[in-house]
Amino acid sequence: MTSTSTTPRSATGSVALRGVTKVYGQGEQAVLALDGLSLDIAPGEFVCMVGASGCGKSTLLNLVAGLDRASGGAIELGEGVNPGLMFQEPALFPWLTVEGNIEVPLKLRGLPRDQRKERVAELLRTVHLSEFGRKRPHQLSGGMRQRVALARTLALETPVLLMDEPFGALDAMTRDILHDELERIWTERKLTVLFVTHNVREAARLADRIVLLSSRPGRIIYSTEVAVPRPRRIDSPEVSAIAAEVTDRLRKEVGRHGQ
Ligand SMILES: Nc1ncnc2c1ncn2[C@@H]1O[C@H](COP(=O)(O)OP(=O)(O)OP(=O)(O)O)[C@@H](O)[C@H]1O
Repeated sequence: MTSTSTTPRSATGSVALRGVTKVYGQGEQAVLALDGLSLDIAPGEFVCMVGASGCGKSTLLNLVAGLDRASGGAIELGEGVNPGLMFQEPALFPWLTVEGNIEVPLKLRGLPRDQRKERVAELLRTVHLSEFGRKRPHQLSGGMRQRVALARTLALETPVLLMDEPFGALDAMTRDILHDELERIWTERKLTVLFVTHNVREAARLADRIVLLSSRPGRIIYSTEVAVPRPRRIDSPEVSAIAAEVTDRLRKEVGRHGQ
């Protein structure tokens, strides 16, 4: 088995996966989670990844984020790029204010105090939370907490955003609003986004391209460009038609594995 490299050779903002394999455990206990997965994401592209439960979506994001090492293949990011990662749970520090939470990555990056204050104020404006900087996470709604998590990720100044079901725990209305916000921020900042979701409609609402992973071991079995003009509505006939097509493929894949 070859060892993996995260090679800084690609253009800033691009993500290239070359035959990425992940095996958990050893011997009879070994679980092949990803099997030679290849995917090229262009700078500024929004890719949504869908697949049955346990197909390896989170595993893949963890590998791209550098939180775990692949068992084989290569992951190529632009020089010096450390992707930002967002989860379903906002994972905020409960003892810090909203401002304090957003400031953490700026402190870690060694920004002086006055610059940090300016950046925090700008990020609060970006996620429309300027009035809430002094609040603590428990004083906010679920949607607001995810906005804080997004601002904290943006504070990393990274061109690549990895999102693991970030809106999965929110009600439909809040999710809808956050789709608009994320789309605006993605456009303004020219980000590259790899977004994992179980929600096929959400994928069709947001993505330039949807990729479908097979049931374990994860491999890309289907990919479709979403040529619906933006801004989109999640309940529009065009978005619904794409969602229906992807759901159909997903059903066949899940059915094939008797899940
Ligand atoms: N640390 C681990 N040790 C052993 N097996 C693991 C480990 N982490 C994940 N797996 C297995 O690898 C496979 C892929 O898991 P992963 O969490 O990446 O899937 P997923 O597609 O994100 O699932 P879900 O959609 O349910 O969140 C699963 O079969 C899981 O049980």
